[in-house]
Amino acid sequence: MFHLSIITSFAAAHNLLHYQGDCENLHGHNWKVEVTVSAEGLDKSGLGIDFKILKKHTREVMNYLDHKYLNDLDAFTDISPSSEQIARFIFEQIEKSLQEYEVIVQKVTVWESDNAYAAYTRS
Ligand SMILES: Nc1nc2c(c(=O)[nH]1)N=C([C@H](O)[C@H](O)COP(=O)(O)OP(=O)(O)OP(=O)(O)O)CN2
Ligand SMILES: [Zn+2]
Repeated sequence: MFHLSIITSFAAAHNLLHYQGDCENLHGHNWKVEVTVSAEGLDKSGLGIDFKILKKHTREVMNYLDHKYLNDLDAFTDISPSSEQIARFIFEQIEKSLQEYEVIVQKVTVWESDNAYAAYTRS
């Protein structure tokens, strides 16, 4: 089994819902995002999936999030836009967009700072 990862980032504002403390107020982060997929086999070029394809599909999700107030997005209607929820959203979007490829999305990790991150996997 091969595991392939790409790392990207987006900047956005949010506030946590049902949270008592600083983070209930509007503030922002530069979130770092790592997407990991697995591939059982390789194509004739020796690739599990071209990083360019993985980056392109991830970029589309980043464009949806970048420089937005996350609480206003349809993806987070009535959902507190925590790093956990963001990781799950990115995972599900990329999983949908990579359906035609022979890879499985394994994990999406979202860092809201250098020392705090949340990750989402299917199990
Ligand atoms: N499990 C989670 N916990 C928290 C999340 C989250 O997404 N998942 N998010 C927040 C807030 O967004 C907040 O912005 C966190 O920022 P942070 O810099 O970590 O908070 P502090 O400045 O208070 O960090 P300290 O290291 O404690 O000074 C909160 N929790
Ligand atoms: Zn925050």
